[in-house]
Amino acid sequence: MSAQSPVVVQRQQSTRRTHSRQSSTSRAPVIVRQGPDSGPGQAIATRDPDNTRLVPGAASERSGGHSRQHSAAESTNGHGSEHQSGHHHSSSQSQSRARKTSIRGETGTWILGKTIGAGSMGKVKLARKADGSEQVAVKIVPRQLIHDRERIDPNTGQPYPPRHDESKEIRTAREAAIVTLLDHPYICGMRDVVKSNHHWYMLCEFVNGGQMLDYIISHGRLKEKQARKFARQIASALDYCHRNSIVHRDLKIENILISKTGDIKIIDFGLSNLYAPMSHLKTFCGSLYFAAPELLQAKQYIGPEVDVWSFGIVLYVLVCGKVPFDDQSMPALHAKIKKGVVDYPAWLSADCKHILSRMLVTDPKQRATLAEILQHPWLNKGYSGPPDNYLPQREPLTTPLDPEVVEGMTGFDFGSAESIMQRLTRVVESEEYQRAVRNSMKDAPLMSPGPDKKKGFGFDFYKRRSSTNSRDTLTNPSSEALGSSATLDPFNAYNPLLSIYYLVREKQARDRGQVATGSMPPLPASDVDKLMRIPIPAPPEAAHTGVTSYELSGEPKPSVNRTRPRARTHGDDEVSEAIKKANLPPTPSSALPPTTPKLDAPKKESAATSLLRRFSTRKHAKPATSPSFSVKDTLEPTIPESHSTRKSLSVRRAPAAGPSPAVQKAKDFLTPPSTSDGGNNSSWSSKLGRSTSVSENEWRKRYLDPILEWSDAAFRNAMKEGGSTMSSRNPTSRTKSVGHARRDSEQLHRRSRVIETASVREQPTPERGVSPGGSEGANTETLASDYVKPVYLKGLFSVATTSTKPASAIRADIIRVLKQLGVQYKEIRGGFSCAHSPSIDLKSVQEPSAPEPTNMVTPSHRRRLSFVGGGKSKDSEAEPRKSMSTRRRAEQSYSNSDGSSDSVGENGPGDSLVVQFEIHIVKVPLLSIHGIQFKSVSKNNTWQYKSLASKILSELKL
Ligand SMILES: Nc1ncnc2c1ncn2[C@@H]1O[C@H](COP(=O)(O)OP(=O)(O)OP(=O)(O)O)[C@@H](O)[C@H]1O
Repeated sequence: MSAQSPVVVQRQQSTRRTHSRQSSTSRAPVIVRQGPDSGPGQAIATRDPDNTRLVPGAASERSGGHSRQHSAAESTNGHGSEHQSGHHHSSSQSQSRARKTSIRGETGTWILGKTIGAGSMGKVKLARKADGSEQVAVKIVPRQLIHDRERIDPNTGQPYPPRHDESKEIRTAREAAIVTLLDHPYICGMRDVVKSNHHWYMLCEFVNGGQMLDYIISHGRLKEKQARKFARQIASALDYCHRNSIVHRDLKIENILISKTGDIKIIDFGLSNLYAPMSHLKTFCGSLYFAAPELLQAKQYIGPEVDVWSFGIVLYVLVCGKVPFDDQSMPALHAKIKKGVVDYPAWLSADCKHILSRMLVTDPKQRATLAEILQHPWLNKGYSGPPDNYLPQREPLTTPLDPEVVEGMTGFDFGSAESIMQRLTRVVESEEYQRAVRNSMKDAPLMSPGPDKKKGFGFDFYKRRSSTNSRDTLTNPSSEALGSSATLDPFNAYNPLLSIYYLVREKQARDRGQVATGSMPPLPASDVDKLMRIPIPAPPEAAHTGVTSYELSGEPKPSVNRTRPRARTHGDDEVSEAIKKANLPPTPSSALPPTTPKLDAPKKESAATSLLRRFSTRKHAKPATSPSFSVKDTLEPTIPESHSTRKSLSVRRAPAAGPSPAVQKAKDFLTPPSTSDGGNNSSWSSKLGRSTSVSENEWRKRYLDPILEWSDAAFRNAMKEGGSTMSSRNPTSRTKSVGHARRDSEQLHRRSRVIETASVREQPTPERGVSPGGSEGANTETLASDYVKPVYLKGLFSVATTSTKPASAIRADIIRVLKQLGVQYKEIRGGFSCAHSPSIDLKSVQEPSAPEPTNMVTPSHRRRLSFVGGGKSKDSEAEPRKSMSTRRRAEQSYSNSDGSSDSVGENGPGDSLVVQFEIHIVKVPLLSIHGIQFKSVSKNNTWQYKSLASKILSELKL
């Protein structure tokens, strides 16, 4: 990455609290370097600087198994390090909370800067190389310790010491390993990976143009021409991934960033996996809004087809400014997705409707393949052909295979290099592969490789495999294109082993400077080897029986020999099925994870947090016996599934104390082990958050479990039974808005911090004070701060929405953020009434005509995102003329000081994108802390509401 001038970071998200979530089982290449955080009780200030010294080669030595990797993790001679500033901390918790100022990897020392984002895995910070030559985004993933005090070591009679959350480790490692191999202009590249005792640091290409989501929320839909540009880039990136046997599985608008050049960059491969065309994946993960219907029905899938559906949702959002399936009720949303009835606004061109209608097909067999999409007239309008997938030229593999490349594949847990070599050789020499090669060559035109193409066989295999591949016809359904041996392409997704072989080989060539790299500078050659060489643990069952058995998350088995994580999914099954074609043997038993990583000192907590924790004791995850999934895996080692609970924010209703079974059911439903997403109307309707990415266990909890069939009535009954005051029986209460936005990612961790408050009587709070930033609301400034409601009902609070700040300060913060985000607001008793509309065509609005509340404060500016080429140019396509729609009239009262509008046109009559909601500042009884609550007023636009509320909450940094 080239050096960049300082970038104005538009947002920072609150990351003061440790993120935590339970993720799931998977095996993936585990990362390169580890840094020696000071151990428990070590004072950072006195830490020997040698502790942070890099010791080249250590990572590459960790090839014997996962346990060795962890041993190395405890070593003080790791490869990476994190430097901490601040005061002496006597506990690891304090240390992990201490501000890290720099990290050191083999790519150099990186000075950490401001936080630029946060997700369920952790926060993302800006970092600059010490010599100022480069700037990167660093995804910092805390390494969560699991304290399982119920597991007693029979030898000592004591509970086992805490261990790192293996599944999260593996998911992080997988993301790093996969992304490190990828080289595509529209996929955010990985620069380096450093692992310390407490954190992973993934140094990524810094994408500084903002998030696509922000743009859509702020400005509304795009012109089709602009959307086409992005769609082509998404299609290109997906094509590249799919042809490399990689399925993203979490494609959503939030995971698309805009680069400074106005191109997209896809991020977050945390849920990606390898797939094989003849096999099925079973893990159900991703974000509900963007999830294919077959995922909701727990059907198996090959892989690419779920990305195509998500792509369709993304494209719909781009051209419509909203999601196609939205509802305040989760069951209703669930049903809408499965039904798949899409409303296509009148302003969409016929071609655009058609491409969307081919992607948003509920039957995956009938859904368009990516090949069809790539050739669709809409996608190619104004272009000479389908988008390039940037796949390097590849020739058929022949034996003998390159041992150096094979050595580099060991990190993917395909087994030892020897084993990989044997299996790959078997595949390459198989009649099936040879036939596929012959078929491919038969169809390929003889031509000379271009100057930038690697010389191969004299055939342009690249072209042969390009998006215009004649075999990938428009009529090929996914099942044919991907599930039939007759259509297997020896170069594209033929087998994950082959794909990884190609990718590693290409990566090594890039690192040697033999091939032009994409956007990222190469990792040191040694890194690639190391990255690829660290094996992932295999399930013991696979090692011994050839049968891979994974259970869903649930009760830990009281077995001292349990070395793999409590799998949340049966992901290994997936790829074990997926790569059966390669005839691979089971994973060796040597690749097993450790059971007893270093014990961290107890965490220190603030008084409030401590109280939160005390209040929360009954909110632990309910034990559950997890079903296990078994598949025969006699041929292949497995590539694990990653599973994670991924959600940003949610607002929760308050269950009551003393629950009957029904009430407890509701509570469990509202407080699942790692999510607060409800499955009923009530909870879902008040949920906040960006599109939530979840893994299988989450899917089951949220979308597949019978409990999700609970109706609103059942929920209400449960609440009534529990004596909650939160019901419509008390119209003065804010029962409908009671919910507390919280980061999804933090839910598991914070579940233990949930407050269940006793009913208290409502009383005004004698808060006083005018926030420094509240001048514009001076006439009403006392309203929010003077009337701070205590929580008068049994409530659930998370630290994500609570703060020790005085109400006046919270009020000032809210005003600041609302202005910053261009949200129109007025102060009401105890909070704010807000309205937000995409800034569509504001210039054309002459005079406000719609009546607005007199004290509505107009934001002084709209935040503008860097969006090169974004919409101001004249689109050659005919956009519908603007009419005075309902929404438009509503928008006329919105002003925009800079008058800018990068977006286009408006939506059709009656298709309002205005989001109305309230924010309330509440006082948490018994504690001297305040919280904020969101309440959706609009009945529609749930997705926009969640996204906006999520944004506000993150900006508030409570
Ligand atoms: N390379 C990058 N450049 C700039 N900002 C980034 C980059 N990567 C991530 N971000 C910011 O950080 C946020 C979180 O990143 P990311 O989605 O990778 O985290 P996550 O924990 O995997 O999120 P999720 O909750 O979706 O799992 C992004 O939404 C984005 O705003």
